[in-house]
Amino acid sequence: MTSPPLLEVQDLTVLRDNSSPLFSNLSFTLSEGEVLVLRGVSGSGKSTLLKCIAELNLYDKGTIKLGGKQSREWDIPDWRIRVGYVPQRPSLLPGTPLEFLSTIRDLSARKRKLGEDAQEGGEVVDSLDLAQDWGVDKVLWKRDWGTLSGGEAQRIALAVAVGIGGAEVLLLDEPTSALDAESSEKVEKSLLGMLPPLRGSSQNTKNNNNVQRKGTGPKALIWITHSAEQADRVGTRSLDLSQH
Ligand SMILES: Nc1ncnc2c1ncn2[C@@H]1O[C@H](COP(=O)(O)OP(=O)(O)OP(=O)(O)O)[C@@H](O)[C@H]1O
Repeated sequence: MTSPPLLEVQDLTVLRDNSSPLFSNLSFTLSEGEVLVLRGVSGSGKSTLLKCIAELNLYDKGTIKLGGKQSREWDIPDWRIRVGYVPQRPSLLPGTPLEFLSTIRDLSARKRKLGEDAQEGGEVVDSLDLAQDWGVDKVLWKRDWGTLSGGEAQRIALAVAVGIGGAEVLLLDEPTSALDAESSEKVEKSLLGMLPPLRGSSQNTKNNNNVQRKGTGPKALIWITHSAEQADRVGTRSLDLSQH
């Protein structure tokens, strides 16, 4: 028997306030090692789709499964640990990144999942070290989110999402939109390097960006970007929501 896809979205439909569809009957699967790039004009529903997959947004029809099990059969905290959403504007969060990290570290759903991963030999990256590798000084973690620059807040939010561990799929909403080209490519390479090798790929340990994959982070990514160049660099596949 073949194993179910890592993530499966079936017939997903979201209606706008006026009942016309934002997107309808959207179906796709995501396998281990994949980076699905989401494209589409502003307002085509890219962020809404990510929030639906994270079960943060209601949808009108459809099902979402992780490892063959429907989202609604999971406890929501368990789902949200496995399917991590990194918002476009983390600076709207209250308090400091350090407080945010400590709240998330205490979640029982996270501890349960990390317990399972430890049995599978999982590895957790330190968020502060990771953000430092991306050029974010550790002192910034003690400042309120609202006082950080867009690029600082973005890198910290990403480092939290990766470092808390447990995410099988990370949903990235324009994760480098506030970064300069050099910082952006550094973050891209680091995120791609944490993925496992692409299943069924002839280049088993590299993706199309020639990044050595270590498999120490999430198993797959869905990545919104408005940049065609970034889509080329990071994507193994793309989906254009303007066409749905
Ligand atoms: N909470 C909400 N209530 C009502 N309408 C919403 C809500 N959130 C989003 N929308 C609307 O849904 C549509 C899709 O928004 P969404 O943010 O998903 O688009 P997007 O493709 O991510 O856009 P962008 O590229 O500009 O970030 C927009 O028309 C938006 O105004």
